Amino acid sequence: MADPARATGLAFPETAPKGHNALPRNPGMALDEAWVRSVRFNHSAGERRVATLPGRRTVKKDAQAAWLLKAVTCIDLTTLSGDDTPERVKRLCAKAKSPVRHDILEALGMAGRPITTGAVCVYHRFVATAVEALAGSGIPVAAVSTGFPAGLVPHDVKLKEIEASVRDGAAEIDIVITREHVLTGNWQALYDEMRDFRAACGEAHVKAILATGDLKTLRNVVKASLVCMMAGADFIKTSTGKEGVNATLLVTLAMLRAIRAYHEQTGVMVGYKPAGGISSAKDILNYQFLMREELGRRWLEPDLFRVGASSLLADIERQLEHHVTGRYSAHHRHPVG
Ligand SMILES: O=C[C@H](O)COP(=O)(O)O
Repeated sequence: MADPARATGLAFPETAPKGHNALPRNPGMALDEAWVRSVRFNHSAGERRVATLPGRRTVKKDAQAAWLLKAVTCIDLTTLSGDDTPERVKRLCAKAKSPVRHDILEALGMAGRPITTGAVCVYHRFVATAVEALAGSGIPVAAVSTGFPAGLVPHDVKLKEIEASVRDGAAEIDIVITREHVLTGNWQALYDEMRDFRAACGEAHVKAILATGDLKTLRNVVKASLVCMMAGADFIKTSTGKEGVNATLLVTLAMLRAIRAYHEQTGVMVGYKPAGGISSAKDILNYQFLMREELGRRWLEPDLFRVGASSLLADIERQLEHHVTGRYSAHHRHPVG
């Protein structure tokens, strides 16, 4: 089987992850309301752009296996359920450390490479459990915070929650914004809130969850993306996974255009995390292609691209198994968590 790296030009890690995102933080900038108010998003052109993507961009065989393996390294392996337990979180962490079976990696010429997921993502209650279970692996723990998923607890409680997760060892904090600020066009309030969240995170990298399914228009999505980046978000993330509509390719296009505009203006690279409902290998390939086309190859690395998903890994492993053995196995043979 061809070397996946050579087949695609994708880079794979030689050494274990470092336990934290080594990319320089986004320092943010002053709120530029004129810029925010001036943004537009052409909905129908955007729809046309993403509609043609699946047909235009397919990769086959070795190249597809390489792209899927790359996707594994970008997964924030997630459990965010009311019935989560320490045992479930420990199982998830074991899967994060060894996301693809050894025989599959061997057949792909990747045995011995430290292939892990990008992070494990849990509620605050399970941060310490995950940190302990992942000790020595270098895999960061991400905590969802600020009254996830609705974000309607008092502001000072949100800041305390972030601080508690950082104290327990979370290296990444996924905050939720107050949707009301976007729906009422109160950009100063959104900026101030995000600034406070970033400060409470200390050294932990902060991902801003916009809950795009709640924001009514794609123009609002672009505006909220810009304001969060101006306030220092290191990543912008689509969804909690709990809104009526979660990640889509169209909303991704809108957010990637905002990341591109912010990069052109400031030189700062902000990461992107689609989340919610991404469960098939075919889906994630489309997100990767859109990332590459809109932002370039550099944005395919786990320090700039994560996908928040609870069941995607099982399908990727199934597709990789099919690639190396020619057979599909049942989903239940690839349990996650
Ligand atoms: O941030 C991650 C999402 O909550 C995961 O959503 P999912 O369970 O639909 O994959």
